[in-house]
Amino acid sequence: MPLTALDHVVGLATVAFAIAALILRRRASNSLPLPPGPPKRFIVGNIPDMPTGQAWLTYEKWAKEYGDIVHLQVGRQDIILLNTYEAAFELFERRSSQYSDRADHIMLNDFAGFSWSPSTMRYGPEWRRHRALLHRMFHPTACAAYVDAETRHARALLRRIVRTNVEDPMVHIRHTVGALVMDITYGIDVAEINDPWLALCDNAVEIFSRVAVPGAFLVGALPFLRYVPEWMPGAGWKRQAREWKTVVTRFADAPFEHVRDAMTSGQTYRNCVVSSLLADFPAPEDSLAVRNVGAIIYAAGTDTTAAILHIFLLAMVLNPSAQRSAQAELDALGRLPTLEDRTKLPYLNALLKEVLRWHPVQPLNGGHVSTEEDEFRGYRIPKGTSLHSNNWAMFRDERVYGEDVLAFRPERFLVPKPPRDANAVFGFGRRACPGRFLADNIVFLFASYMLVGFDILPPKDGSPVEARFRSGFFSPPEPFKCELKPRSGPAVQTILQVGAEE
Ligand code: HEM
Repeated sequence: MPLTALDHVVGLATVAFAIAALILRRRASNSLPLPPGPPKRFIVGNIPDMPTGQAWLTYEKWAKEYGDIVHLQVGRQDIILLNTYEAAFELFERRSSQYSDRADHIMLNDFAGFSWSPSTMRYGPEWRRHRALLHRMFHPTACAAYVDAETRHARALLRRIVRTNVEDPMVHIRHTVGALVMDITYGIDVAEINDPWLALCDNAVEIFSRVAVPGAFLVGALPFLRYVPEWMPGAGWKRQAREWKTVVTRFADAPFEHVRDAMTSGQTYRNCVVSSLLADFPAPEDSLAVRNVGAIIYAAGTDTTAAILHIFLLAMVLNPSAQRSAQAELDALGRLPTLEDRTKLPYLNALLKEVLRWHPVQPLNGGHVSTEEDEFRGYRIPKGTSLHSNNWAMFRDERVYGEDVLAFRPERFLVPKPPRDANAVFGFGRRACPGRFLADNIVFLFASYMLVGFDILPPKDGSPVEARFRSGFFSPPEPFKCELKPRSGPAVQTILQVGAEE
């Protein structure tokens, strides 16, 4: 139907109104106060208040003291913590065009060699190009392509556990997630022990976790230090960064070149994320983005996914009745589950939601930086503020989850009107984790296979298992011992068959 003159007038009036509202919001915001927060000291602001260990407890305390939105000032940097889902959703999702930038990570990008990483790239066309490639390979339907590999590796995990009977199965879980990611991304099979690919990749990921910790390097707060010559006393960080950069660059280049060279020289290669993207985007100017996407899958996807499985394992040791309920549901299937079975497994689904909520693997999400001055709930948000969703406080909100927020209780998600799930752990808006559907499938398959195959028990030596978590950029459990005891009956037969067939 053609547009009438009235439609045009209404359309123009709506646009004019929206622009006027935006201008007014900005004008008004200049005179507004900053959000509340702990008192600031001269020049240093809140630097002395910033927590080191178990930082999430301090952030939660501030949330209780100052409310949904807390302002901190670290040197000259404005930081805002968003303590409720509603606040994070409003800014990161509804106003995502203003809240999708990242901070200038001087140490990470300019010195340690991570400038290729889409996760730390500034908001703009280059980031968008990478993001489109990630979306193409990891949207929910595209993830179906990886299910065979996931199933194969989940079986391999059971075999490894049965064979070695270790006290800390995380060593196998971490290895298997790494092997799966190398398989999906590069079509590379890794060795059972001492694999050089995994050694290189894990080395780079370790460097990332050391450098990404906010405040770990002074040059982040005092950018002029970047000009200090390497030979000067106190500039050891620069020499160290040069070594790190060599490792990080090799990590991004070597597996990518392995696939590209096999393709161009006519050798056989396995279909994988990198080969598909190179085939679909053969132009030389695209291959750098393909290389970067390959590297970020390992860097962003391996430790995170393994950490969720680590939290799952801990929750199972500490909550035997939840474990038994999930096992009973799986046993009723009479075989190892597939992703299609998920609709038949409501308890297991609730249990995995509770794993994400009980201890968020990133208690405080990495920052979204605002690109314009803004107003929110009567407060001013300066341009360049680094905003973080406070997952820990969100997932412990008694108004949402009830009084027993500290308990691990999957049943909270099984009532007719369940509370919101904890998917906020994958972030919000345009920067939300593009690998979340892949991670979700891996966690479901690995966790359900372990539940079918084993009783997950406290360690045989009777030493206590406590819920203690590491501080830092990520927060996996502190290492703990447990026993994975093969279950009797058909489940054990399944494991033995798995062992026999591969
Ligand atoms: C359970 C495992 C995972 C968790 C908890 C997780 C969590 C996150 C979070 C919190 C962010 C930042 C979101 C934000 O800024 O709002 C993120 C970003 C990202 N994740 Fe994941 N992630 C996981 C697995 C993966 C996997 C398997 C991949 C690989 C396909 C991946 C790739 C990325 C990338 C590339 C980004 C950067 C996005 C951007 O800045 O545009 N992640 N992830």
